[in-house]
Amino acid sequence: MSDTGLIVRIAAKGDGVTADGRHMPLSAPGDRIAEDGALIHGPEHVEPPCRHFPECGGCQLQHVGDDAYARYVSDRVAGALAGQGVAAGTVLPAHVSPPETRRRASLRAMRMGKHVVLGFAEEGSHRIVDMEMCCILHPRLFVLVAPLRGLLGSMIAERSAAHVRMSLTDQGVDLLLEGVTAEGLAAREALTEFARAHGLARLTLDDGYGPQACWEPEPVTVSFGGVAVAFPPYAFLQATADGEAVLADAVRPAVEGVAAFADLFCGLGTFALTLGAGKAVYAAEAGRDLVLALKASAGRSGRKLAADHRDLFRRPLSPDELNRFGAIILDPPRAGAREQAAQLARSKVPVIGYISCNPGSFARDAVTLIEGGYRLESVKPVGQFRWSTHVELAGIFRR
Ligand SMILES: C[S@@+](CC[C@H](N)C(=O)[O-])C[C@H]1O[C@@H](n2cnc3c(N)ncnc32)[C@H](O)[C@@H]1O
Repeated sequence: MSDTGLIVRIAAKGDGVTADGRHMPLSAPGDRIAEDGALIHGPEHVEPPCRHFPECGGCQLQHVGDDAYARYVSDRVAGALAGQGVAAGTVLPAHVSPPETRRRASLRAMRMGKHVVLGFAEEGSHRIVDMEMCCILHPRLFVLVAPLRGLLGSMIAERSAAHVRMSLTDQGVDLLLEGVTAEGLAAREALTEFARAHGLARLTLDDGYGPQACWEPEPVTVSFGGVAVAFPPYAFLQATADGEAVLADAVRPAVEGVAAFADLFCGLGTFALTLGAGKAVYAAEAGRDLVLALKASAGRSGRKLAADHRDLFRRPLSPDELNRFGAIILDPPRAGAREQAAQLARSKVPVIGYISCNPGSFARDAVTLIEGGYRLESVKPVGQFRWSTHVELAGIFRR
């Protein structure tokens, strides 16, 4: 057989691709497309660990072995940089989060007659795959799936969709139920009994008229660098604890020996607090509830931290503001930080630690920074969303 049908890599959206550019869904590097179109599995094609794969929308690449998946994570980063003509000094080995470590998830629920279907939504459709097992969710989240079906049976209208959003916090699981109606005393008692029986940290109900707390025996927090921050229901949290630690470690060299740094797009202060002990930190973020939570906890902890409610797309820090800091950390949303990168390119800041959830917008912003005189010293590819096509990274730029 010729090598023309050999799958040589995985494309960004998860299809295997041959050297001559043919795409094959659900194939792995080393597989072959036979002349009749059948797929012959190679040594890196593995048995998917979950019985719901590939119908469930949670994972796209469970049929790919661990080494091939780590290469995919690295290649996504290297490919995005090469596509923009960006050279990185060092591409560090990819980190991939282990199975069953995802500490934050948004599931869909729908009632079909007496049964509540609960799971991730199937890729590209509104069909929900009823989850009986899950290889990515933290067991403390997964253990709630079956009991939630029972609870929600009388609280969701027939065929109307609801969302179950779960986060693992310092106090346990924080549960936000959206599109769920609990009318009357019995329904309210069922909710609090559920929260008590399952040791929830908090249960919040949003029936379409805004979130109402139903259960929160003690204030719910997440901790960064030993500082507990009040956690708004389903606020942003890095997807896994190990992923968060790897991203922080990857940009740590940027703030070493620096007296003052800024953390832009800071969320609840993940990097500001993890990296900021003993330093003066300015943290900026557009989410008002996140900024207020960070401000209050930093004040109580005695950290030297100023938290600013600021839209960094419309009002990025100017070169004069940036030049007050020895380093800048930034972690923008998927769109990247086009406006802030343009200001950084005109600044004199010696070092930038850029964390990104989108290799494409990172590479675009890298071009701006390099044109402004920075060099990309290192990048660390991170697969926090194991078995998915969602790839993250952290890079260090110096001038
Ligand atoms: C990928 S999250 C990172 C949050 C934080 N660094 C962390 O690791 O937990 C991106 C953050 O950017 C914030 N954000 C989105 N658009 C923004 C804007 N225009 N200006 C400032 N912050 C924004 C979001 O609210 C979110 O907290």
